[in-house]
Amino acid sequence: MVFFTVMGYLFVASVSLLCLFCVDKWVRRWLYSSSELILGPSALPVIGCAYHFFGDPSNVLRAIIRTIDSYQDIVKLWLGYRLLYVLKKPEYIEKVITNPNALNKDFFYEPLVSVLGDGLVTLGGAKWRRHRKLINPSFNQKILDNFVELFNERANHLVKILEETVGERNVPLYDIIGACVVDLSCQTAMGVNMSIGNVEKRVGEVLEKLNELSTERSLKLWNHIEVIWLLSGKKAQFNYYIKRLRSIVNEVIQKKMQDEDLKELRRDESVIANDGYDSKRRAFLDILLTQTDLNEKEIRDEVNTFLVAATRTTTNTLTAIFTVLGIYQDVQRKVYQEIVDVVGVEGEIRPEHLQRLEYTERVIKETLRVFPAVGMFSRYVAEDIDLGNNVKIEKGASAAVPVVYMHRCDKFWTDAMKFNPDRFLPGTSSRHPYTYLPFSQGPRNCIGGRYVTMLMKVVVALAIRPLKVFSEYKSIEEISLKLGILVRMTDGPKVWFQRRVS
Ligand code: HEM
Repeated sequence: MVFFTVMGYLFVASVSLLCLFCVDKWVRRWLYSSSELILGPSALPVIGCAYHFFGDPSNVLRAIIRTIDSYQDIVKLWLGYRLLYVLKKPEYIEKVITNPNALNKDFFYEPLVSVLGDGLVTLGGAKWRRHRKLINPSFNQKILDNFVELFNERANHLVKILEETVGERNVPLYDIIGACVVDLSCQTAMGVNMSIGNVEKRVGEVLEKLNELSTERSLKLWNHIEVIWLLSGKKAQFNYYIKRLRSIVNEVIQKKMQDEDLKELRRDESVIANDGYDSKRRAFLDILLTQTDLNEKEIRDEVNTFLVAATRTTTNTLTAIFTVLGIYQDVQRKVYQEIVDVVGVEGEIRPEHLQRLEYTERVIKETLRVFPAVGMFSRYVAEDIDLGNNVKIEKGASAAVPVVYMHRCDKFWTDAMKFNPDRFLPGTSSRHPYTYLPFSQGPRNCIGGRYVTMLMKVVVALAIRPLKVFSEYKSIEEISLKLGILVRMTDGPKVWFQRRVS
């Protein structure tokens, strides 16, 4: 009896799926017919090409790169009923990500919305434009220069922790740097001192878990089925960590609301009415909380977004920088020499030093090339986009930029897997600017790009002056990467520190 009931349900489910499939084929027939002109891996009904990318996250990344590599400038992927074009030609990438009809994010960002809320990363349309315009001034150079003192203070704190690891192998750098970066982001972008209550550790743990669970959901197709996600217990875990993240965000906002400077700013109507830059507006959170036209949820979602967007990306990149310095001792020697030449053997790093740390900046750029924290991003195409050469992306499709592929492709970079900071010497390359996209490009580029480059320079300079870093890896080719919401090393960083003897 039970057998016949189950078979009955299965039959009804299969027929419903088939009907949905046929209706979709008819309703979006223009998408199906025009996409036939572009090549891509074979797609099965219902699941599309997803079966090419099953496995653990490091295999998935390898499979994606292999697949993309075997096609020409644009690759068609059917993911379930969704159509995604992967762009490999920098000219195509430029046309799409600067196009006003491709400014909104696509289905890949759905799991992210539950983590970030409706903040700058996930918002689209007029709302995104309004928030971006509002937040942009808080990342101007004058404000960033004011942060350098705090960068020094917190980086010195990090150096002390790293000094305590001397003698240990396999230092847990992701955790140590992660805590320092959360602390720094709260103090600078948010203008809140959160070092009490262990916030850094709590945020680190929560973000790690959310990243793991979001990756599980995005990459394993069966987890998209709500009932499977629920029964596996993962949905409950996901909701638990989201709740914890929300409570940390509330703590940050509460703490900020007690800030006397902020209370003064909120009382001062002239400052609120003034659109221009005011020196009292130190942090982006000051601006958000003095805006009368943002409601409580909008503010909470932006704080959430910044806490997530600013921290894991920076942690992964700084960890990668220390790892490459550990592998390439000659590069580390040059970084050390530059710091001593520009800043001296001791003393703080000031804003004017930062511009002169040119080699260190090239090392950061080259690290972001081989280890881009954001391995891929994508957009929803709201109107047809003509890419030239008879190639068109139809409205309703998505377009993805495979950053990690572009950055490691021999077609664009001589000896792509060789770590060579001098590729970024001015005037040495004629490559298309859209082959290098660690912070994306165009109107939806990373708002924190300049901020984080300054921060990373201070951290690297202050750590490399008293300490030498070493790595078990012999080359970057040995380091396997895994794909999640962000890209990170599968088992790295395998580094340790020694005190520098002058
Ligand atoms: C090394 C560190 C970082 C990297 C590699 C990075 C990379 C990126 C990339 C590639 C995007 C575009 C994502 C997309 O289109 O989906 C982005 C967007 C964004 N990033 Fe970053 N980011 C970093 C640090 C930061 C920091 C420190 C902040 C804040 C202080 C930040 C805030 C944002 C925001 C708000 C957006 C969305 C911008 C918009 O759509 O208007 N990021 N980032």
